[in-house]
Amino acid sequence: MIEFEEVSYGYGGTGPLLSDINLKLAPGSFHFLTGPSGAGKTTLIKLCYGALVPTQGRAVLFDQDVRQMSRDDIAETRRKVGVVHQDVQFLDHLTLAENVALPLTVSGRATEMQDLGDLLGWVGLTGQVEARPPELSGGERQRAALARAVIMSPEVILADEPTGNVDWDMSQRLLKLLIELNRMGKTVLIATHDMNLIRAAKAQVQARVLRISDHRVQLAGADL
Ligand SMILES: Nc1ncnc2c1ncn2[C@@H]1O[C@H](COP(=O)(O)OP(=O)(O)OP(=O)(O)O)[C@@H](O)[C@H]1O
Repeated sequence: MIEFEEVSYGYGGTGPLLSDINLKLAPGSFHFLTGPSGAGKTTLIKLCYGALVPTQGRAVLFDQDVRQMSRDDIAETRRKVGVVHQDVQFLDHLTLAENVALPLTVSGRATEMQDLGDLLGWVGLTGQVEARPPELSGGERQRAALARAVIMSPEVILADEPTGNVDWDMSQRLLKLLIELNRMGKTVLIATHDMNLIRAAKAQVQARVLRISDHRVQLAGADL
């Protein structure tokens, strides 16, 4: 589904940030991505949905080499991948429900109010449907971001520090939602620094841990 063969990436001017990465996110798998700040977790996530193209090697997204994809192919890939960005951005003049429905609106698809209501109920935001983003707490924003990432029914969910600004209880709640998505068959990758979150997840789901270290990705051992 997402496969890297000897992928390297560098932001011009400097040496490669990521080097000779081999990885495979198989359908229905659950991965954590960890590593020090600045190691390249966000960069790797961007390579996973075609926002960046490897400087060397092959990134194969849904059976297509990203380098051979047209603009339409990339757009199609992005519909299959829901991304929860580290820096969650909403449009402040829209309500929470309108923000969550935005991917549907911009792709010209009708918003089924029942489905939107169900989705907001699933993330526990039914009471905030009419709220504007500045009125939301950090945990509410993160849950809204997750709802927006899954509204197009993606096959893969890439979550970049989805529990970065929330307390332990809320991070457990977000983790539970991501595990539920995985149980529905979605492929999930979570970038996080939080080893406690990884430990908590490993008791609930068969997760593998990828660690970026010295520009490379290693499959971390069982001692995490
Ligand atoms: N657009 C860019 N242009 C140039 N350098 C960049 C760009 N984006 C990121 N970088 C650099 O690449 C390195 C890796 O950044 P990245 O955001 O991928 O790391 P990260 O592991 O996600 O970090 P964090 O855990 O702090 O979020 C950093 O040194 C960053 O400054």
